[in-house]
Amino acid sequence: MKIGILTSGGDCPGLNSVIRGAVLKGVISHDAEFVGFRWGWRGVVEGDIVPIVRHDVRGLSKQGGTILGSSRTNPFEGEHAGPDNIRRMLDEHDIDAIIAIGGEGTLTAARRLVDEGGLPVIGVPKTIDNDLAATDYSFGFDTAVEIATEAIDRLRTTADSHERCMVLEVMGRHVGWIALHSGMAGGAHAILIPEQPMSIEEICEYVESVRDRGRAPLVVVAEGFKLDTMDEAHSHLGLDAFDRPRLGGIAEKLAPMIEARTGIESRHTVLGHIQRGGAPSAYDRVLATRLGMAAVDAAVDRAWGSMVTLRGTDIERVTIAEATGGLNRVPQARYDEAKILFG
Ligand SMILES: Nc1ncnc2c1ncn2[C@@H]1O[C@H](COP(=O)(O)OP(=O)(O)O)[C@@H](O)[C@H]1O
Ligand SMILES: O=P(O)(O)OC[C@H]1O[C@](O)(COP(=O)(O)O)[C@@H](O)[C@@H]1O
Ligand SMILES: [Mg+2]
Repeated sequence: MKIGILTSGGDCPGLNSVIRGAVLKGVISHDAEFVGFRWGWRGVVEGDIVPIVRHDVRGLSKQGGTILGSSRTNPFEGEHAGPDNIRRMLDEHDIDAIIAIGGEGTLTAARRLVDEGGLPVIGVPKTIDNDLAATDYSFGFDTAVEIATEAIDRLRTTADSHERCMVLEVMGRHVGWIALHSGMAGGAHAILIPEQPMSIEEICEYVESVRDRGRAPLVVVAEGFKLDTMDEAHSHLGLDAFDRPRLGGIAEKLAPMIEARTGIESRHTVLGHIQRGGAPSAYDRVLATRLGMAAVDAAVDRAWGSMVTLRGTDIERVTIAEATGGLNRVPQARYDEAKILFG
C-alpha cells in the first residue's frame, strides 16, 4: 500500500511525531510505502509530492513545525482542484490512501472529498486550540498550554515588581481551552473566554479585589473573547485565506479600559505564534505518535472517512463527520469551577 500524508491548517507541535509514527508503523507492520504532499492540500491539488522513507523520520518526533509544510489551500478551489482531479492525481502516482492531519477546516474538506468524491481519506485531528469535537484532547494543545503557563509565570514577577495589571492574550480561535488551562495553571485572577462574554465592570471588580489584597492582577484573555457589548470577536488583522476574520487584539483593547476604570497601570502582551512553535511536550509526542500509528491501521483497513481520536486513554476511530459536526467548547461546569478562583 502507498500512503500519502499531508499537514494542513495552522501548524502545531507534534505534526512531525504523527508523520514519524505513521511511517514507522506502516513500514514495520504493513510493508507500506509513503509519500508526503507538500504544503497541505496545495500539494494534493498540484501534485507536489515527495517520497518519505524510514530514514527521513529519524529523530523527527521532537521537531517542531512540519517537514511537509502547511497551508490553508482549499482543495475545492482552483483549476486542478476538486475530487475528480485529485482522483486522477492519486491514480497517476499509485497512491492508495491520503492521511490528512488537520483541524476542523482541513477535516471538513476531507469529509467533503470522501462524501462527494469517494476519495480514500483518513483524518488525524490536530490543533493547539482543542476545538475539535470527538477527541478528548488534540496534540499541540498541551504544548501550547505549557508555553502560555510559562508566560503567565514570567508576567507575574514583573507585574509584582511594578504593581501593574497584566493582560495576556492567548490563541484558541472561538474556544477558550488554552486560556482556561493556562489560566488555571498560572493562577490567573480572571480568565476571559469566547464561551462566556463578560462586562468590563465585572472584569474590573476582579482586578480591584486583587489589588486590594496587595497583589498584581493577571488577566488571561482568549483571542475570541467578547465583552458583553461586542457582537463579534475583536479583529483588526483582515481576513485569512478562507475569508474568516483573523482574530487578535482584544488584550490591547482591554488593558487601557482596565487602567482607565481602576487607576491601575496596565500592560498587555500578545503571545501569538510562540504558542505554536518549538518542540512538542512529551505528552503531545506520545499522543501524536499513537494517532499516526492508528491512522495507518485505519488506512490498511480501508476505513475511509474515519478519523483516529483520543477517548480517555484509548485511541479509537470515529467518522470525520462526527469530528466536524460542532466545536468542542468549554462547558459551563468547567468555567464555573475555574471562576471560584477569580479575583
Ligand atoms: N467547509 C470547507 N470546505 C472545504 N475546505 C475547507 C472548509 N473549511 C476549511 N477548508 C479548507 O481547509 C483549510 C484549513 O482550515 P483551517 O480552519 O484554516 O485550519 P484547520 O484545519 O487547522 O482547522 C482552509 O483554509 C480551507 O481551505
Ligand atoms: O497562523 P494564522 O493564520 O495567523 O492563524 C492563527 C490561528 O491559528 C491558530 O493558531 C490555530 O488554528 P487552526 O488549528 O484552526 O489552524 C488559532 O489559534 C489562531 O486563531
Ligand atoms: Mg481550526
